[in-house]
Amino acid sequence: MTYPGTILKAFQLFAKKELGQNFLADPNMAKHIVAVARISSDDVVLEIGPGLGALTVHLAEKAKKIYAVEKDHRLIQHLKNELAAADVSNVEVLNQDIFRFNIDTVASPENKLVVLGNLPYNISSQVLFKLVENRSYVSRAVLMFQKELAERICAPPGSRTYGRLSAVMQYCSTVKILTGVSSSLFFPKPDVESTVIEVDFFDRQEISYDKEVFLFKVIKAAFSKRRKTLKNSLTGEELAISRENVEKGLNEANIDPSRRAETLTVDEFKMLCEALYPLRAAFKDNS
Ligand SMILES: C[S@@+](CC[C@H](N)C(=O)[O-])C[C@H]1O[C@@H](n2cnc3c(N)ncnc32)[C@H](O)[C@@H]1O
Repeated sequence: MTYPGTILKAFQLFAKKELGQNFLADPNMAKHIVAVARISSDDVVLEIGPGLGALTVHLAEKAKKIYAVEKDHRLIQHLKNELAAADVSNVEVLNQDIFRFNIDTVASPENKLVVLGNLPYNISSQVLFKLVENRSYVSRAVLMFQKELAERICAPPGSRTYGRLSAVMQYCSTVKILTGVSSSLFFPKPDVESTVIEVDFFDRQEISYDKEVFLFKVIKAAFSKRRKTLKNSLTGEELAISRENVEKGLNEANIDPSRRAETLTVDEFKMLCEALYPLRAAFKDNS
């Protein structure tokens, strides 16, 4: 692997901040991340943002096939050169924005992908929501995030950092922290520390698609005013449910209306969703 700073300098490229371009510059850490990701020779991997190939070359040694989706066209030829130099032939480089990429073109519910990526910090949550939506095509994901975000995703109910993303992710997957990555291992060096987590999606889809959309709205509304009690945070425009019905739903779900969102387990959110679903006046999808 060529040191990222060397490639950037030689071709008079600059790292784009808006694309979160902090390249991993330590081959040992790249190997370690691929090792803790437990990639096997049966795995087809979707790598989001391969950049200059720091992870890709090591992934290629383990995986059956890799689709490497990179938005920045300036990097594509350099990435291909790095892969050729490492004698890699099982990587398909796709110059695309991950948000315009249709996962179902490279996977099916019978042939699910493993997703891996050192993600730009500014699109981390959006990528997670895209994966949740597409989880019938994704068995698990190994993703590098800003340390604080990774901790939030894995936080248990009742903790200070438990929030919307924790509840949504823990509803549909098992999440766990795999390893920390020091900011000194990147070029350019970011201001924050990083953490790699694993998201292991459940096979089962417990509730219907419509109810799941509603569940995510309930979670969003509950956390949008996290200091308020549930009877207050759930009443309003977002869910189109009257205060009277919110209280009725909370009672039916056996949840004290004066509790706050951060104390609710995922199972309690599910029970609340079941109780509120028939009580919504006019359910519109305006998420
Ligand atoms: C933090 S860098 C990681 C690069 C490389 N994986 C590494 O570890 O060195 C993030 C990469 O994601 C790419 N990227 C940013 N936004 C993207 C998007 N919407 N779709 C695909 N790639 C994107 C950036 O150009 C950059 O190469």
